[in-house]
Amino acid sequence: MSPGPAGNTDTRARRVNAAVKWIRGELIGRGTYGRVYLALSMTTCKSQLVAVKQVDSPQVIRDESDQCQATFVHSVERVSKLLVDLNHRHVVQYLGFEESFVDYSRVMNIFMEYVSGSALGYCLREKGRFSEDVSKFFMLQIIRGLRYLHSRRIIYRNLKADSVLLERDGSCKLSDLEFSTKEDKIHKLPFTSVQRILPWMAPEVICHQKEGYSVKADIWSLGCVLLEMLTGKRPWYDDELIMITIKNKRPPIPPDVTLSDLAMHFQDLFRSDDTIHLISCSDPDERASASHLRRHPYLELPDGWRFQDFNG
Ligand SMILES: Nc1ncnc2c1ncn2[C@@H]1O[C@H](COP(=O)(O)OP(=O)(O)OP(=O)(O)O)[C@@H](O)[C@H]1O
Repeated sequence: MSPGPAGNTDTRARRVNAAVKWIRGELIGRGTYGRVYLALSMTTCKSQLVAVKQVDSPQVIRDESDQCQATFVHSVERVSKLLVDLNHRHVVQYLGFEESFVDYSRVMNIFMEYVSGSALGYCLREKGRFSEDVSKFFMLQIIRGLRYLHSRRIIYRNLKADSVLLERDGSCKLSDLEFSTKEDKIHKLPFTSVQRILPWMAPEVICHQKEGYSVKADIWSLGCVLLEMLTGKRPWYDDELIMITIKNKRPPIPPDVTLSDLAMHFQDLFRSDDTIHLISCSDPDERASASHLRRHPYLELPDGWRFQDFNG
């Protein structure tokens, strides 16, 4: 690995699976598949704070959880080259991948740019729903990150408020990209990950995995994230996960939340006449693209607006 500063444009300098000198620091987060640590990475000329996701890589498959873990590691290996080549200010910079042994167990280390704030999902749980302007501010950045991935024909497949990391100044980065795939190489997601992201998944991903799906699947999840920000609740807030799999329609708005006309228009949540198809249209071909949504008047912020806090 050759970390280099975030935003370094020489992507060829970052090598996958190269030997890395680094010191592990405090645990900063836990996900379904691994633990995330702050770390100091040292190259010959400088040291740099990075985040390292450590994922156990089982050598023997004893049960379903080992199976899922092994599938995840396999999927990371498959996309590692794709991820280190990404370079965008709204996408977490992947710096390298390396295997090591911790207490005789094989571990996959995923080196990333360190993002100093919290996950958007965490902020929602802590502060409650965001104001419309704050939601638009985050939405715009998420769309820019998505537009970059989609321009490279990469489907993110993991967009939810918990996967968006915030810097302290409010700038957002898409993270947890290990399930991404090229549009033409769709692989089935491991079962545990499907369960975890089911409420954000587009109907065509839930129902038609074999027939394939496109970057438009992320647009559906984008609509779900906007809904999360505006309502403070996960999509399908009232439903058991199993119920979601049989619904081929858009998630409901909680009765105690009123959205502005433009927000409803943007989400196309209440339309039944099928004249506008923006985010949550169940036909992916008719769903808007990230570039199209970027120009929607709903996302315009008042002149001089600046991010100060989550309700401002
Ligand atoms: N690059 C990073 N910089 C700073 N903190 C990070 C970084 N990546 C992850 N974290 C922290 O670690 C936590 C766990 O991240 P991880 O990507 O493993 O899982 P997740 O997205 O929260 O959950 P899941 O894997 O279940 O989808 C995040 O919520 C965040 O707090």
